[in-house]
Amino acid sequence: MIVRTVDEAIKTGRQIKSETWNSIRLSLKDDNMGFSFHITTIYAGTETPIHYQNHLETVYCISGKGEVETVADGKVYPIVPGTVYILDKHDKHLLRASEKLQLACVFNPPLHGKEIHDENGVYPLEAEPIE
Ligand SMILES: CC(=O)NCC[C@H](N)C(=O)O
Repeated sequence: MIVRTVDEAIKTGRQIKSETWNSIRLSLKDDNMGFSFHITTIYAGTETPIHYQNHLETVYCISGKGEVETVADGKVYPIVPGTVYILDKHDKHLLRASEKLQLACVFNPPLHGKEIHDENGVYPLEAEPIE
């Protein structure tokens, strides 16, 4: 069994920071689970364009308030605690936080560790692991 805490993960370099979010990567590819599991904070007042062309992601809202828009059809879905959104079609989307959002995120295939979005909001299939 593998046991980790958020505090340990932050101290051991598992918190990856971007302009509009940070992600504490509690479980990664090298745990051999077939998915990765992260606690993500989206900063209040931000909009993040995302398009996971190489990954599927499920996102559960623990706290905060925001919305997600699917770019293809312009539909906007509110995000409040208890909401899950499931990107089963590699949907290009815009994630907005009106209040700081705390999210639990699962990726398939699992992230290696240091992925951040490229200019199109994509994560590559290969990336540096966290040592
Ligand atoms: C919800 C989302 O995809 N936010 C961006 C960060 C991502 N969750 C990650 O953990 O790398």
